[in-house]
Amino acid sequence: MSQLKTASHIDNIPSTPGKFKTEKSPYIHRLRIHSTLSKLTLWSSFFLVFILFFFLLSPPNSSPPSPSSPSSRRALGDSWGGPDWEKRVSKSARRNSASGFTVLVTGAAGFVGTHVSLALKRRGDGVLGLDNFNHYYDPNLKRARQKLLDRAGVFVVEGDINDAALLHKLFDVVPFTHVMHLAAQAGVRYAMQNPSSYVHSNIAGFVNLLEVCKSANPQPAIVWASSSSVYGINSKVPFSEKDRTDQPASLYAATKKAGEEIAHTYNHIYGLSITGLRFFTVYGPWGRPDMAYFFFTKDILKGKQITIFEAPGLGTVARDFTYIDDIVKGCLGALDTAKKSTGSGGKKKGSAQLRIFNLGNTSPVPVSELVSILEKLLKVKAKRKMLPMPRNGDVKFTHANISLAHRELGYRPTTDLETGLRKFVRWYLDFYSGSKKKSAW
Ligand SMILES: O=C(O)[C@H]1O[C@H](OP(=O)(O)OP(=O)(O)OC[C@H]2O[C@@H](n3ccc(=O)[nH]c3=O)[C@H](O)[C@@H]2O)[C@H](O)[C@@H](O)[C@H]1O
Repeated sequence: MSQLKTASHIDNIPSTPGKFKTEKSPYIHRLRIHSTLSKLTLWSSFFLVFILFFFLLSPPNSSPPSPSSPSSRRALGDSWGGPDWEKRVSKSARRNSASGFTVLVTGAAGFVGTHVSLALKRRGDGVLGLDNFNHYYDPNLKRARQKLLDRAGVFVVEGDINDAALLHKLFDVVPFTHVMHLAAQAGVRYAMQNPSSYVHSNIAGFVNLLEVCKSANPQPAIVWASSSSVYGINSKVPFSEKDRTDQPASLYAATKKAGEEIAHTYNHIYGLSITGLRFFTVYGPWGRPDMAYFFFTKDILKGKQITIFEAPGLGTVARDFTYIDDIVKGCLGALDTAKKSTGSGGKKKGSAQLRIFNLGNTSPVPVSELVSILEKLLKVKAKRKMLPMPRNGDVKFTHANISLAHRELGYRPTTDLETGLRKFVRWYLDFYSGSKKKSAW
């Protein structure tokens, strides 16, 4: 009812055009035509000015920038691309002799990455670094390592292993013979705070890298960093590559174990030659500030209390601490003995090499003894607090059987913990002695 009423009310409004028909003279008709034309012109002009106004205000290309051009990538915040950048990439990757390698080192501004890159460059291989310079620990230390690499002629490209466009570009510019993949989210205990960073770097990033390597022509041979943590709560000592690795104690360990399985897949399907190295608690100059030997040094010097973990029943917690120079020798041994990948154009042409090695020191040392060595070297008594080992990813001990690495890679560690820590302490005191450096720390 009310709807009908409303409709009749509207019908009575007299000004609605076309409702009332009047007699029209030709003059009036011409006048009307004229006035309609004027209105039309006026509105068209308004419309054109309106369009012109918006055209002038809008940017030349309002579609999302394509990540393939250097300028648009720079607009997106990326710092790579362009002729100068490509020249730096090529120069850094140039090898000294025809028999030398051309190696892409991921995580080059990291602890192991820096040492391996320097060693490769020193012997005449072409080396290009890649690092995302994340803030997991003091980025100033990573920048200092980058300066060191720069002085040695190693250019570190700033970018992430998850950036497929960047990786493809690097392989377009340089036909890498080898990839030394050391970029990872490290740290056993931090996995409880930031689990997704482990999935992002150690799984998604690794897969992304392998995808690019698989389609590269020629395919590179890959050597990458797994971890002693894959042995998890394994109680059989020393840890052999044949032992079970299906009981990880941390998400970090689980992602490294996943990496080993992923490596198998890419070897099996695409013929990529892949070697995994299980590092055992690597320490030394330019080390990682998140590791116990490093922050114990810092805290002992500051007079701060340090916490030493004990296993259940007052048991000793021990690590097979391995000095960085020994690890570097193992990495170079793995690169030197790596066979070529067998695929091309993303297709496997024959079976390819797949290896896994322990790189440890074969002499576990209790953490309390590590602290005693540091006290002696620093000439400062530590304020020790013993605490039961929290259930946050730690394992009670690690101990490497290295006979396989010895046989296949010629790996033979030669640095005992005291000798290695002496070198670390010397570097530490020197690096953090300047007042500027101290404030950055
Ligand atoms: O081999 C690896 O694959 C891993 O090695 C390293 O892990 P971890 O062996 O756990 O080294 P790290 O943290 O230095 O603790 C050393 C010892 O100090 C004990 N520890 C630690 C902290 C503390 O406050 N107190 C303490 O007693 C602690 O219980 C432990 O016994 C790398 O960080 C990791 O990224 C991975 O590479």
